[in-house]
Amino acid sequence: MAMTTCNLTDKHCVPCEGGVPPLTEDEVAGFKAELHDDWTTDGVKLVRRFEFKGFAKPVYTANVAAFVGDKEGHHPDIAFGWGYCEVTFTTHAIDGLSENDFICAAKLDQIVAA
Ligand SMILES: C[C@H](O)[C@H](O)[C@H]1CNC2=NC(N)=NC(=O)C2=N1
Repeated sequence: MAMTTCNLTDKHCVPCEGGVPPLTEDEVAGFKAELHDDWTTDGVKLVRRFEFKGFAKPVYTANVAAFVGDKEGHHPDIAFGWGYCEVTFTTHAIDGLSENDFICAAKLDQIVAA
């Protein structure tokens, strides 16, 4: 039976009330490899800065990030302005990164790239 790899975009976030350890550096590296190269992480936050001409696309991107977070119940911090939109995912309940952060980032990549 062929092993199917379950991509992050096929997954959904699970409610996180804390009580689980943050992802290790190796786990972070593994998940990060599934994301667009522009994502950066300090081990606690996962950040992607989108840069565009004008203001319309930053607003659109902020709304898409907000929609993904609301649908998944796992919410980003978003900063945007003329020429940019910066999206940050972190799991506040554990003060670190969880798979939820990478699921949301992958879903955002999928929509914005479309
Ligand atoms: C129960 C539910 O999962 C929590 O309240 C959620 C809500 N959204 C969240 N969003 C983020 N980024 N981190 C959290 O820890 C978090 N917790």
